[in-house]
Amino acid sequence: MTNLQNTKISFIGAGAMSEAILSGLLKKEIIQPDSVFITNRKNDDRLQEINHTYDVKCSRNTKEVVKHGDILLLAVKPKDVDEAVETIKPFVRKEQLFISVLAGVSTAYLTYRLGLDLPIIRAMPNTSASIGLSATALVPGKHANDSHLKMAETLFQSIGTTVILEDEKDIHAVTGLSGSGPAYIYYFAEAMEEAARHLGISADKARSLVIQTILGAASMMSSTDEPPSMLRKKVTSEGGTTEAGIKKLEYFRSKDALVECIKEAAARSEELGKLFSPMKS
Ligand SMILES: NC(=O)C1=CN([C@@H]2O[C@H](COP(=O)(O)OP(=O)(O)OC[C@H]3O[C@@H](n4cnc5c(N)ncnc54)[C@H](OP(=O)(O)O)[C@@H]3O)[C@@H](O)[C@H]2O)C=CC1
Ligand SMILES: O=C(O)[C@@H]1CCC=N1
Repeated sequence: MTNLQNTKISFIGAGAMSEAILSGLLKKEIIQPDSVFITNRKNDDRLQEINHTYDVKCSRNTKEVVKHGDILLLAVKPKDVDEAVETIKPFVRKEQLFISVLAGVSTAYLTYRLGLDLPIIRAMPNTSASIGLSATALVPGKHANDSHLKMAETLFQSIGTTVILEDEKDIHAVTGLSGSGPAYIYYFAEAMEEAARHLGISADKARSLVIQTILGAASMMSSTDEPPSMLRKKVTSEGGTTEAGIKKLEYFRSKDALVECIKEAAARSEELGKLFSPMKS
């Protein structure tokens, strides 16, 4: 497998996603702090915080940052993509591998904006990258070959699992499912904690029980071939407590709500994609 030990990475954007990827890579010692450069738009405090926490190089000198990287990892909000690409464009070289984690923004759009046929990999990770547990989907752009894809795969496999998509359009679904996914689980955890509060359980006890319950259920799913419906059945005694609880979820059509939630997030990704179409520019 490709080794990233001598690979230099430049992060364009120093927000939640850059930090999740960066901290995951450093924790696993996949890269060394001095091989990382990171920049943002204007938040000096944030750059200082990143520098103090991870001991990586931080700079607002775009030329210096962009020239440094064998890999350029773009992690700005989709609305900021044009400005960010315009700023880095003069210093980007064809030999660099460009990885974008932006929701909605296609490789064709980035190629068009960069005005350069450089290899681009579009990735959709999630914030669990920070603890090595991201679920990341990857799709190569037109000018990326197998070795570029392997390099991106190595990077993201070091901070979780990866799937390769054949069709870039499928990344919208993945964004709704696993890119945004951690937020749904946190929402669910919030509800469990709120219920515990109503039922008089102390906050710290509730937190501990909720975490272990989610962790245990996820681990069960990964350690058996049984589908979630079967695992659920094993928890549900006839006439028992789970059945009573699930009946309430069904009364509120909770499964439909979750299905619609994921579809809506995927639709939003598609909608963002239309805003960033090479045809429209
Ligand atoms: N958060 C998540 O769970 C996930 C996010 N993503 C994608 O990752 C991308 C980043 O999201 P996230 O990290 O949450 O966003 P944040 O708002 O946390 O961070 C955005 C960063 O981009 C910087 N930035 C903005 N404009 C420029 C510019 N012109 N040049 C350089 N840096 C710039 C900001 O700097 P400053 O603060 O100085 O303005 C900030 O550091 C998004 O496109 C999102 O779709 C993908 C998967 C999961
Ligand atoms: O909410 C968002 O738009 C980003 C993309 C996936 C997760 N967060």
